[in-house]
Amino acid sequence: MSEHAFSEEQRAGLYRAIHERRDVRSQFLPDPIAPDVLARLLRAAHHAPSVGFMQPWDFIVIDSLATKQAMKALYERANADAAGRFEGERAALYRRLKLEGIVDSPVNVCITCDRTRGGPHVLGRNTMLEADLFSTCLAVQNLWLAARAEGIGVGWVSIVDPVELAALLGLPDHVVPVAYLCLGYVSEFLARPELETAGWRTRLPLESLLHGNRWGDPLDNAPLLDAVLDDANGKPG
Ligand SMILES: Cc1cc2c(cc1C)N(C[C@H](O)[C@H](O)[C@H](O)COP(=O)(O)O)c1[nH]c(=O)[nH]c(=O)c1N2
Repeated sequence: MSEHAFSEEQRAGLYRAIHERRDVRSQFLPDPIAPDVLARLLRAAHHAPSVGFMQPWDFIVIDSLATKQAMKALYERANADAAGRFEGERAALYRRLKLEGIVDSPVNVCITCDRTRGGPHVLGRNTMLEADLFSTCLAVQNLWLAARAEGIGVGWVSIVDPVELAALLGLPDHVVPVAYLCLGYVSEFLARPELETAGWRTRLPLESLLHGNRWGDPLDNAPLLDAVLDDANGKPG
């Protein structure tokens, strides 16, 4: 064990946040989130890594019922369209899923990406132009994990037309809405993803996602991976 490792208890806390984080839509309580708690979540998000230290994110904090209702209307339109893309049993199951908690949650936060921040040449973004969007997603994940540790649920709503969302929030052209998040205390954190419980999709076995050296290489060509698999055996996910 490295001298730089966290204590066993601290590591357990970190892994607990990772494994017990949930996308929350159905369990929100109306209890408000105190400003100092929300500030901790936003600070966690702001400490995400970013390409060229670009920090391309902004955080739009929404607690106006009128704005939430307008977002919910955008969601409903996009969701009706999405539902029409499935057929038969799958379409019926899709329509039973609850896929947002926009109005039920006390606070919504839209995390955006300013694609011009830091000027036209961002260190590390010459070849992978989406690296600023990836960075913004890491801010989302930091917030999501910190929220779990605080006992706060987060639900990501991507079922919305981004152009309509940008107009609703008054975003300038160079600012992209990456994540529309619903935040609030919850009645419970479910043990498994709601989509899994509903029979939509199950977690893939980690073994099925591991490759040795090149895509499709047999794993016995990769002793390190063999050992990883031995360790993963019998553990969930
Ligand atoms: C980019 C992105 C976008 C969305 C999501 C996630 C991510 C990463 N998820 C949540 C998603 O369904 C959920 O993460 C998975 O089902 C796994 O469940 P847990 O997050 O582990 O509870 C999500 N959920 C939902 O109900 N409505 C939505 O619009 C979206 N959109």
